[in-house]
Amino acid sequence: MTLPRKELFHLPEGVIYLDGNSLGPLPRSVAARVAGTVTDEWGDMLIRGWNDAEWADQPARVGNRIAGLIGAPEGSVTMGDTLSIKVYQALAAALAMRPDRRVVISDSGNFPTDLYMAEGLLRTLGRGHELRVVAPEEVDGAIGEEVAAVMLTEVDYRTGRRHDMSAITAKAHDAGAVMIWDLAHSAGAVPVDMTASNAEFAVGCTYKYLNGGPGAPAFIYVRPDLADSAEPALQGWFGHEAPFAFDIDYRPAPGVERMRVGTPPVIQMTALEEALMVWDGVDMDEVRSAAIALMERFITEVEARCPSLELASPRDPAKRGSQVSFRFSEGYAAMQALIARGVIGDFRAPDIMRFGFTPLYLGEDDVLAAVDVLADVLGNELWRDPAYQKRSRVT
Ligand SMILES: Cc1ncc(COP(=O)(O)O)c(C=O)c1O
Ligand SMILES: Nc1c(O)cccc1C(=O)C[C@H](N)C(=O)O
Repeated sequence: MTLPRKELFHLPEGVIYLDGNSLGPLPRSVAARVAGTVTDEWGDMLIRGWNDAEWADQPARVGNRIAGLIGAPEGSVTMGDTLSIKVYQALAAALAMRPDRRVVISDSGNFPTDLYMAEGLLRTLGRGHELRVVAPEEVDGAIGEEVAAVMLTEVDYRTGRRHDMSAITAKAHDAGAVMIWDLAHSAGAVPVDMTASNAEFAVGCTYKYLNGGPGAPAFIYVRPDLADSAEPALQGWFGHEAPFAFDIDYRPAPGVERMRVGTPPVIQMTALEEALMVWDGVDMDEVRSAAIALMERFITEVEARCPSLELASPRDPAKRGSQVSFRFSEGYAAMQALIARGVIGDFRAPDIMRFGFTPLYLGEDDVLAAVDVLADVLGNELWRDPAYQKRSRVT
């Protein structure tokens, strides 16, 4: 039994943290490791840190750790930039693989930035591409012979609904399309097997279930048989075969490293590298079954004690990621009332109260204590306090 690992995390006294699906908490060892990088490496090594502290190899090294968590082989994942950029790169490379096709399929459950990036890319290409955004349940029927790429987020950020990765990838491939998965809400949350899925590309962020901290670098996976031919649209020097040859001609690096763009964020990457230590020896299947047990308990208790909430997530845990969402018309104020009492979840417009379940640091006691507070907030209509109506800039 490897779970839970609560002692590895800094969790403020009196807080029950149910928002690790948006920003993971701080693993305790990160602060000292980052401080060491700042003073011993940046401070003392100065420019020599690129070689002596191996900063230049960090994206590949950290990529290998992520690969282990998403069922991908060594050397198939690299790190850097934000997820929005990685979405752009994956889609651009996918479209270059299908030059005669013009349609991209995505769904309305996708996170908006993925759709925005796709729209911008298609406009820039100026070759008449069309982004077709269908309802999540209509994706299967929308994949036809005209489709160049299918680009989906496996787990819906609002409802937690989970696509069938293997089935949709197989459908895309039957139609001759390239498959791109956004694993933002999957990596570290559910078992993922990139190799078995056979998808060409995957991307994801590391500040949610992987606890890399706000602004942590994103990852990109390219299927190994394609990594030497995928065409990077953002031809940055760190994706060059020989960045320090300073050639004026661009030659992509071999393998997935060509998907790097510019200078890696060393301090943030170090925070992530250290944060990934909490996964040492952890079995994702064990994490998954513990998360399901917590979610099932939460749903049962909430439905029994909070009749004004309506389950927005799939009831079948197999069709859900690691979060549970409930609809409530006053969900924003109710969430503020919860947060004021130390139970931190979040709210997504128009009426979704989201709760993330991460068994590395959450147990059944936390779930039951959180439901006590939720029942109090709803049963006694504590959310009516005007202080809870004021909207923050970031929710
Ligand atoms: C599916 C998905 N894609 C992209 C993003 C954000 O991308 P970025 O890291 O570029 O802000 C998020 C969450 O922030 C997300 O949930
Ligand atoms: N990336 C975020 C940010 O910079 C600020 C606030 C929230 C986020 C998030 O990650 C939101 C998240 N993707 C979501 O599922 O809503």
